[in-house]
Formats: sequence, structure tokens, C-alpha cells
Amino acid sequence: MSEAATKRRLLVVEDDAGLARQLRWAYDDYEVTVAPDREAAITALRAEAPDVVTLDLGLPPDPDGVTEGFAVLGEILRLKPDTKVIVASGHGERASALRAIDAGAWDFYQKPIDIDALGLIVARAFHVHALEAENRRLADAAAAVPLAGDLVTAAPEMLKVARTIERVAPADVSVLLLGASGTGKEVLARRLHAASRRSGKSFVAINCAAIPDTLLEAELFGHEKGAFTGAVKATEGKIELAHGGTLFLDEIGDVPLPLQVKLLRFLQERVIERIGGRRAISVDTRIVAATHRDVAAMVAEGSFREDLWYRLAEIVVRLPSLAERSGDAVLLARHFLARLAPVLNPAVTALAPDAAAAIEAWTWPGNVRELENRVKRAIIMADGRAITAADLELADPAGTDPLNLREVRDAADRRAVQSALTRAEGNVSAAARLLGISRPTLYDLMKAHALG
Ligand SMILES: Nc1ncnc2c1ncn2[C@@H]1O[C@H](COP(=O)(O)OP(=O)(O)OP(=O)(O)O)[C@@H](O)[C@H]1O
Repeated sequence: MSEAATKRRLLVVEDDAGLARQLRWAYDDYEVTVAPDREAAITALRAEAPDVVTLDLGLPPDPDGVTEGFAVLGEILRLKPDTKVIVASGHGERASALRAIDAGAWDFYQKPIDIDALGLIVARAFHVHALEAENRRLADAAAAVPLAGDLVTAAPEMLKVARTIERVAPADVSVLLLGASGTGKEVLARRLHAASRRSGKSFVAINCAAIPDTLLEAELFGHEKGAFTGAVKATEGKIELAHGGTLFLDEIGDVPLPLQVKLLRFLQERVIERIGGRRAISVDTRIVAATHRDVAAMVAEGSFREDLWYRLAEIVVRLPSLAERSGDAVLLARHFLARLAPVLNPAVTALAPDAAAAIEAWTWPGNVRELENRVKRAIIMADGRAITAADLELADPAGTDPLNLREVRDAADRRAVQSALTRAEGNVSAAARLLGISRPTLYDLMKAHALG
């Protein structure tokens, strides 16, 4: 990086050309931009995003008053609220200086300027800005890693789910987790167990879709010796193994009807009988079930028992898809990179910028599981220190170098509209509110991008 790029940027808004020149040369440590009026100031703010601004309140067309200066102050703070603005006021204008502080300015000084004194104020403003930025970064990082059970998220949509889980954990109610494949249903089930009073006992998971129907009953309920061919010894089922703890029934929507009846009986009576056994065995376990299926529709068509559904769904928690969790894809990619690279390929330590951009742009139909798999593969395939979009198999065949700003903006607009519509469940008025635009504008955008 060049020295200029690492220098801190100071914007001096000053209409007196002589004074502006003097200030420009006074501050070697900063990259100084001078703006003589409101338009130039806002253009420079947008282009350079300076952290500190010195602002002469008396600007044309009102060089003897303060109206223009206050207008610039207001606009700077609206566009970049973290900016430290130091206002300059003429002799005897202490009242306007104090009003400026009240309006959000960081500090003030009185003209005529004492370059050294102003230099100290500017240096302190940069220092405080840096501290505040670091604090925000740490707070974001802390919010992003509430790691019990390895749940990584900073998205409000998912943090809300995590809070619900924490709230229901101590109560012994059954919880049904609904979400697409790979959204982290098992991660949440483990988190629920860990936060419950059963955390000292076992968490037993069974994927009802992964086991053939004929074996599922024995897996769940266990069997006595000789109950069927091959039953050479008595075996406890998963339900029994979860005694005292939590039983996670993944893909509950795949349990066949006859077994649904047996499960319901267990949930009502809290006793089981092993296959081939006669003894009733009491089991105290908390049930957490999950499915990616539309169980309500299955109940309506008769392939899932309504009474079982109500037993399982005392609390229903819906998981947003990864695409609906703003910012989480890149956050999770970094998390998997940090966790997996030391094991798979320690030379890899970073995400290349094109990889981060491609991750943001991808729709993640396979959710977190797909992301984890792609990052795993990319770590293994990467040639250098950073994994690229190509390593993730997310490279745009036309190349990731955008044609122009319009193309980048169009793509960003499309993504924002799509995500707002998803979050608003297709409700156009709600989506428009989320985006801060009017309904007609949103309709225009939807038409332009062939959405909806
Ligand atoms: N928020 C998250 N933070 C960290 N890792 C996550 C998160 N969500 C999911 N994972 C990881 O992604 C993978 C898939 O998650 P999990 O098995 O919980 O999903 P699932 O919804 O149960 O999937 P399926 O329905 O396919 O069984 C796991 O390796 C899990 O550790």
C-alpha cells in the first residue's frame, strides 16, 4: 500500500483560499482535501469519506452568517454520522459554536486560527474516531460469535431465533424446528440441549430419513434378544439412550404412519416397550424434532398425524435460509476457513476479495451445509494464501471484473430487492418499507429485474 493510501484523510471546508492553503501545508500527517463550499464539501465527503472535517461555519452564499455552515454540518452527519466535525466560528460567535456542538459537531475553535492548537484538536479527533471504530469492530465481532453449540451469526433474523431457543430451553416443552436443509437445525437442537437443565445428560440424534423404514422402529425403540433374525443381543433404542437428556428427531416428516402411532403413544405415556419385549420402560426425555418438509400440508393430506404434530410442536421455531441472513454468508465462510484450514491446508489463511464478492452474490440453495462444503473444497484446492471465487466454484464464467459501475449497481439492486421480497414474504408494501422506497419505485425495480 502506498503511503498516501495509509494516511488519514482530513477535509478542510474553508472559503478563504489563503487560510485553506495555510491549513493544507500545516498538516503533514494527513491527506488534506480543501473544499470552498457546500457542494465541494459533500462531493469530497462522498469520494474520500474523511474521518475528520474542519468546517468554517461562514460559507458562501452566507459568508457572514452561519446558515450555510449549519447546512453542511447537518449533511455531513446525515451521510456519515461517525465523522468528527470541528467547527470554526468568528470571534464572539461562541453561541453558534455551542449550537453546532448541540447539532452533533465534535468540537470547535475560534478564529483567528492558531495552527498548533487546531492541530491538537484534529489529532485528538482522529484518535477518538479510531478508538470508536475499534470499539464498533469489537462489538460486531463479539455479537458475531456467541459460540455455544457453534452457532455463528450476526444477522438479526438468526439472532432472534437464537434468543427464542435460549428462552424456551429451560422449559421442558417439545420444540419443532422448521427450516430448509442445511440451515442449522441440528446446531440449534444442540444449543437448546446445552442451555437446558438436561445439559449434563446425553443429546441423542437420529435422522429418520437416513434409516430404512424397516429398521427405524428398532433404532428408536430398541429390541430384545431374538426379537427378529439377527437380534443376537438386547439393544437399547435411541429413545432409551436419551433418558434424562434430549432426543433430536431429525426429518420427522419422513417417519412412516405406523411408526408415528408408536411415537405418539410414547409421547403420551412416556413409556416404551422394546421390540420383542414385554416390559414397559419409563423414559424421561425432551423431544426436539426438525424437518424441511411442509408438515402442515402433510397433515392436511393425511400423511402426517395431526395429534402427533401437536405433541411435537408445542413451540415452533422457523429458521431463515442462509440467503435471508444478511451478511452471514461471508461471516460463516471466514469461520469455516479459520476452523478448517489449519487441518486441511495450513498455508491458506484468507478469502480473496473476489471470493467474498462471489459468496455475497450466491443464493445458497444448500444453505450453511453447502457453504461449509464449498469452503472445505476451496481450502484443499487453493494454490496460494487466499481462496478465490474459482476455488469455491463460484467464479462467474464471464470473469468477475465488472463492466462498469452501472452493472455492479444493477446486480446489487437486484439482490436487495430479492432479499427484501423474501423477508417480506412477497408483500410488496412491506418490502418497499424495508428498502425505504415507495411502492411504485419498488414495482419499477421489480419490472426492470423481472422479479415478482
Ligand atoms: N449458524 C451456524 N454456525 C456455524 N455452523 C453452522 C451454522 N449453521 C449450520 N452450521 C453447520 O452447517 C452444517 C449443517 O448444519 P445442520 O446439520 O445443523 O443443518 P440441518 O438444518 O440440520 O441440515 P439437514 O436438514 O440437512 O439435516 C453443520 O456442519 C453445522 O455445523
